[in-house]
Amino acid sequence: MILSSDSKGSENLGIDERTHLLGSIDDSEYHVKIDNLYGGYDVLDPFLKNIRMRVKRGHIYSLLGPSAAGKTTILKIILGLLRPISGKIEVLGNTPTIKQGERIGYMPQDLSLYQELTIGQTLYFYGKLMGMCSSLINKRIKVLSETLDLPPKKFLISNLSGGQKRRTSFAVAMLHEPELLILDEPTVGVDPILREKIWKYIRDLTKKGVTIMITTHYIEEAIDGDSVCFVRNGEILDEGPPRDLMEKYNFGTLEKTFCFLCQQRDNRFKAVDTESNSLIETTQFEHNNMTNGNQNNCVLNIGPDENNLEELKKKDPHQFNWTDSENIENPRFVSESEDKNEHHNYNWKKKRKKKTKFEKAFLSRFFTPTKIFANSKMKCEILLRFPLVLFLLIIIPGIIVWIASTAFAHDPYHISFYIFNEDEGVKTPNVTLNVGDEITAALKKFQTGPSPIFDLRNGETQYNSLAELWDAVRMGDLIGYMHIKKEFSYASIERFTKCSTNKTLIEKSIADVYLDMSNMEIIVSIEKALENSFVEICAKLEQGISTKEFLPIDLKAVYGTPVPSFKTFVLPSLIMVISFSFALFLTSIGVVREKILGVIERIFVTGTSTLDVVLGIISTNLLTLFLQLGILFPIVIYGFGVKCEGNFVLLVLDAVLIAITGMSGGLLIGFLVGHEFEAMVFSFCFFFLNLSISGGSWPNEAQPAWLRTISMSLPTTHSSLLSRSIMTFTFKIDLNLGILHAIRLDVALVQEEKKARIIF
Ligand SMILES: Nc1ncnc2c1ncn2[C@@H]1O[C@H](COP(=O)(O)OP(=O)(O)OP(=O)(O)O)[C@@H](O)[C@H]1O
Repeated sequence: MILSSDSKGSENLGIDERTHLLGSIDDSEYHVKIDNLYGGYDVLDPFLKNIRMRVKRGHIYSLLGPSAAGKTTILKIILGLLRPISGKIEVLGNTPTIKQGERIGYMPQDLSLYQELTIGQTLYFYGKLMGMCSSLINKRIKVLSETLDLPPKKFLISNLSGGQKRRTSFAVAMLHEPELLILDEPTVGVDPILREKIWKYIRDLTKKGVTIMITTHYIEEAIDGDSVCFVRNGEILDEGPPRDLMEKYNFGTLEKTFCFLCQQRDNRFKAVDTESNSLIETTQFEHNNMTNGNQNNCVLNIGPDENNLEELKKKDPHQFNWTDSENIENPRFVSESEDKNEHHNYNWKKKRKKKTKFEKAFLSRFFTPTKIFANSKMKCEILLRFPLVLFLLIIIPGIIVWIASTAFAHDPYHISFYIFNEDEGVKTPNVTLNVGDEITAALKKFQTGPSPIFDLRNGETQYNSLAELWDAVRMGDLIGYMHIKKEFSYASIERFTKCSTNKTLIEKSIADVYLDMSNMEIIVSIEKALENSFVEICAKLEQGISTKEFLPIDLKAVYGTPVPSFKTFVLPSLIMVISFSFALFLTSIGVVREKILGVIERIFVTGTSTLDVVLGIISTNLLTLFLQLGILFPIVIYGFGVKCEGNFVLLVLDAVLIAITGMSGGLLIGFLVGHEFEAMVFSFCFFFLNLSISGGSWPNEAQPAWLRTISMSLPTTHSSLLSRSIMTFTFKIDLNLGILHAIRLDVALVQEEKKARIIF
């Protein structure tokens, strides 16, 4: 049964009887008062024109009108979701803002429910947003489940029937026993039995002093309301008790009354078109009732023509300055309703939870911890609904980094290379030497990775001429080959021991290397290997040739290791790009989804601030991030030996900050786009942009100036540089002493050595 026990029979009560039950309701006591209101989505062309409305406390006020009449727009202004362009409005004694959300219940036209939550989780979430304590929420869930005949609370919203979903949405609006209940077409698409149940329930609520504003397409159901307001094309045609209106225009049904008012309105427009475009504020019209022959003189209050809005503003500027901050803070209507609520048998002031010290404090004006926690908990519950997705979400960054670490772990090896050695060597009583063979042997075993860099094909395939080798490189069988000439040993010894400058001799001491230069990274590795092998041979030969003479450069590491690895360059950056991109992707998709479901507006109506929602998103995403980092860092540091030489806490902080930046980007994308697909495309674009130009895969120094400017404006570029510095710097910074410590060291070094500087 829908009706609660004390509500039986209340649906049969008339307005006066209900008013009596409520106690002393003064006629001047209105929960909603609107005068001369202009509003809509276009500031220059307001859709709502000259709206005047009086909604009495404890009454049912029905807004009637065809589709796109402006009913929802009026409700949004009352809820504080939309600012009026001009005019006066007072809701529950105050200028409407979403901060009044705890006193207002709102059931949007769309269901606006998270499909992945259960009924219980949904009601608990909204209860927390409305400042209720857990025990009270549970009590109310029990009462509402019985009253509204809801399925068990563990049922998922997505598994409910259309009617059950609508009743759940209704329960959310009713959960905190609001003073003003705003229902936007609660009966649309609902079967007649459920429609009757909803009306019975709301009639019962008015007995407790709850004011109901309801919009509907079904004109005849509004006959049960206390007041009805006909809306069309953003204007109010007339308002009043339904039976009074029918009597006033002498029609037997509300439908006929509404049609008549619409006809009169259209006729007035025609008259304006043909006669003049002058301002018409009040139109007197005569209605000759054809059915009974009565003649009634009716006054239809019609607002100013929208074209004359500017003219009106000039005439009466005070009427249009509602957007001034002064007026927003001090509404023109003096609130009486607060005190008068005391007379009700439904005392909302006592029901309101007392504010904690924190809530009274300055910061609480911006955010409320319980609301942040509720938002975060709700998001975690949704994530837990998809365990596989959650699992993948946590381990995928780890897998990407693991694959990347494996791929970048070593320099290239097993490069197909051939040594065409024609060196005849030198044979003297003192020395027997073939430098060509020495080079071949050195290159064969030279390695910086798990295997020798060169896969020397000399043993497998025999190439008999330089022409054959040239063709082999062109056909892709070899990456390259080296030609060591006949007198290489002799020429080399002559050149280096006797410092000969003979041109022919120098030419003979040079080994020509032919390479497929299309693969730049491999070429760099080959060059490095050849260079190192030659240095090694020279040191070994003990022919009086020192390493320095052969290669007069000696590289020493200030930061990093003497043999640099690509993984130390790419992995820190990859971690930051992943942290940024995942946060961006998850946040943007989440926000767009909430927008599409319509839950964002519903959340705001509960008085939840934007900061509460944003901090809820950030805290949930940070939780996911920490789980991701918990897998990712051990893989990089322990699995692949990329040591963090600097302060690890700073490294984590860097990842957290870049993730928060990603979330901010995600919020921006989420608010700008209207579809999940768009959010996905934007997120992917950002991911690839960051991956390619943030200096992670190739140094920023290689970019042209214009691209470097773009790159330097990307947050991931700075984060990548910082993470690489932290991981390779031997300089350790104590987080507690922080920058002070760094400055002190810097000053000390500059003073003592006059040249060393540590720039952090
Ligand atoms: N977000 C929006 N941005 C711009 N215009 C809008 C927006 N929402 C509604 N409108 C326009 O405002 C006008 C009034 O719409 P509103 O939703 O108030 O009508 P309604 O009477 O509630 O209709 P329905 O009964 O079909 O829900 C329509 O012309 C609509 O196109």
